[in-house]
Amino acid sequence: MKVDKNIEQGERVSLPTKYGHFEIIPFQENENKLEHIALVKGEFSSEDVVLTRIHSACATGDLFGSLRCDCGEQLIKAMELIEQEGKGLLVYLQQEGRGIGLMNKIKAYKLQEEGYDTVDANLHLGFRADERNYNIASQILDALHIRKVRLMTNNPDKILGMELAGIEVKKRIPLEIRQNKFNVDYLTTKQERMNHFLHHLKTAE
Ligand SMILES: Nc1nc2c(ncn2[C@@H]2O[C@H](COP(=O)(O)OP(=O)(O)OP(=O)(O)O)[C@@H](O)[C@H]2O)c(=O)[nH]1
Ligand SMILES: [Zn+2]
Repeated sequence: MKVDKNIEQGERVSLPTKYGHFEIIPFQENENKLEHIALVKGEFSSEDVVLTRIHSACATGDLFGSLRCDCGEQLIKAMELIEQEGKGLLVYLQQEGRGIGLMNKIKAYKLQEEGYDTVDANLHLGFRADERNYNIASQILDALHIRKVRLMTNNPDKILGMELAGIEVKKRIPLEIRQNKFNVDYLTTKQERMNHFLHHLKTAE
């Protein structure tokens, strides 16, 4: 089904998971053929303020349980919260490495092993700290008749990005994950340089 000139919507089928019972709907961008995923629970009307997670792909964290970042645990937590509420949406966007792709993210990791932080590594590679925008996310929400959300995120720029893309973010729902020794520097940089709301983060004195 063509839902927008830029994006095509696939079939909707049931997807029982370890974290709850959802439906999955694939979307594909027409121009670059990138595939994104909507995990849906319940039916929405345009007046609903839908519990929503916009999740950027992270192969290392989401697939392999990497402890270098908080992505994998955030993904599971978001699914659990949607299941608890009985209604909600998770959009899984092909925005690996904050939009720079896996090759470049791993280059950025290499630079981090040489002492750069996550922001400077991106800059050193010739990218902005964050190359994402949320236009495709907004088109997917449009297709699902969602205009207002309670957004599960710690990232102020994601809220701004969603609003710029035409979605009303009525509320932020924190999605903080316990730190570990491998991700504490990464989380600290997100807090200090990208202004993420990470109130439970304890940095070494
Ligand atoms: N460029 C780059 N991307 C990274 C790095 N670590 C994780 N990522 C990517 O960052 C994206 C997740 O962004 P984050 O900044 O961790 O979190 P966020 O999505 O902005 O914010 P939340 O909504 O709170 O999760 C995923 O696409 C990861 O692949 C890194 O060191 N460098
Ligand atoms: Zn990650």
